Amino acid sequence: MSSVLRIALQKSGRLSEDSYQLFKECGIRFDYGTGKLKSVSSNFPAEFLFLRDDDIPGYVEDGVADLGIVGENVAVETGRPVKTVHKLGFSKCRLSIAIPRGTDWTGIHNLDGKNIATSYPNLLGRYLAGQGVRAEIHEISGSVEIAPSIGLAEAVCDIVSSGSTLMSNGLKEVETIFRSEAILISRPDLDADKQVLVDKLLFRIKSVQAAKNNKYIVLNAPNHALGQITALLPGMKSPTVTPLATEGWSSVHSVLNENEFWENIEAIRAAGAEGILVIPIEKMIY
Ligand SMILES: Nc1ncnc2c1ncn2[C@@H]1O[C@H](COP(=O)(O)OP(=O)(O)OP(=O)(O)O)[C@@H](O)[C@H]1O
Ligand SMILES: O=P(O)(O)OC[C@H]1O[C@H](OP(=O)(O)OP(=O)(O)O)[C@H](O)[C@@H]1O
Ligand SMILES: [Mg+2]
Repeated sequence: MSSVLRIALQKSGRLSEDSYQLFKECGIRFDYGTGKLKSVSSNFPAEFLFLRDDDIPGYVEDGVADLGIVGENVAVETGRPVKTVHKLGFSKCRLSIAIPRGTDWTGIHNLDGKNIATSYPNLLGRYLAGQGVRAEIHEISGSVEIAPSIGLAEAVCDIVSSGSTLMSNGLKEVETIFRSEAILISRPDLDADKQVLVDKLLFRIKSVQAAKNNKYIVLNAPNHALGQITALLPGMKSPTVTPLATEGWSSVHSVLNENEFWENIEAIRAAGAEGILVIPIEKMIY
């Protein structure tokens, strides 16, 4: 029987939409939603399982699923011996300690002898031990930010992104203990056939990510400035330069990394480039 990859995704939550979108951009089609808990792809040898995110590392470790997408925070908290295959760049957040806004804070030792509510007892426990802080960890599975206002704990340790949940619960962030993003995990003992499929999937994911991180750029350049402008636009191998119908001018096509974009674009304009077009790239294959 030919191999089929079993991939565990969060059914509904902060990871779900971006996970589904990633597979869509990789050209892998499957149905989801409307209470579906399992779905077979119509055009890739993969079967998808829709689960609670906390259960995904365990399913991957046990071999029920070959791959899964979870937050690094959950992968580390559960401590399951799964392999991180690739960082996915979405669901970025941090795990932070927060205390009521009016409370003084001079440092982590303010937590000595205090109660801290969290859904991440292992990550927090390790962090406090590393800092030599002795505090009581009170594990709760959700709505952690409510704990101080109902007298359950003096501090919390929970996921923060925009900070608005902390703000609306009268809390202030005082210490970040972990930074997280979505990751693709796999069982460590994949057989050779499945590894081929994982490599195929990974190739597609990297092409999608590279395309997102780069822009296609087209501009007109005076020939006397070509050397300076092309040096700022190395592209995937080198830029394409073709003459314009107007004497003394050329068209330059290249690819530019998103991170260098604004800095380079100013230098390119200063060198005399005109009519600059910046175009999104759908896929980028090295
Ligand atoms: N506000 C946020 N912004 C960005 N990423 C987040 C945010 N909150 C959580 N995450 C990331 O997304 C993951 C899933 O978060 P979510 O809140 O959906 O989990 P959950 O409520 O435990 O879901 P489930 O019902 O599947 O157990 C977290 O483990 C974290 O990595
Ligand atoms: O800093 P913010 O942008 O406010 O995000 C942080 C909040 O987001 C997550 O909860 P979510 O909204 O996913 O609800 P849940 O905990 O009930 O899953 C997390 O547990 C925090 O409570
Ligand atoms: Mg969960």
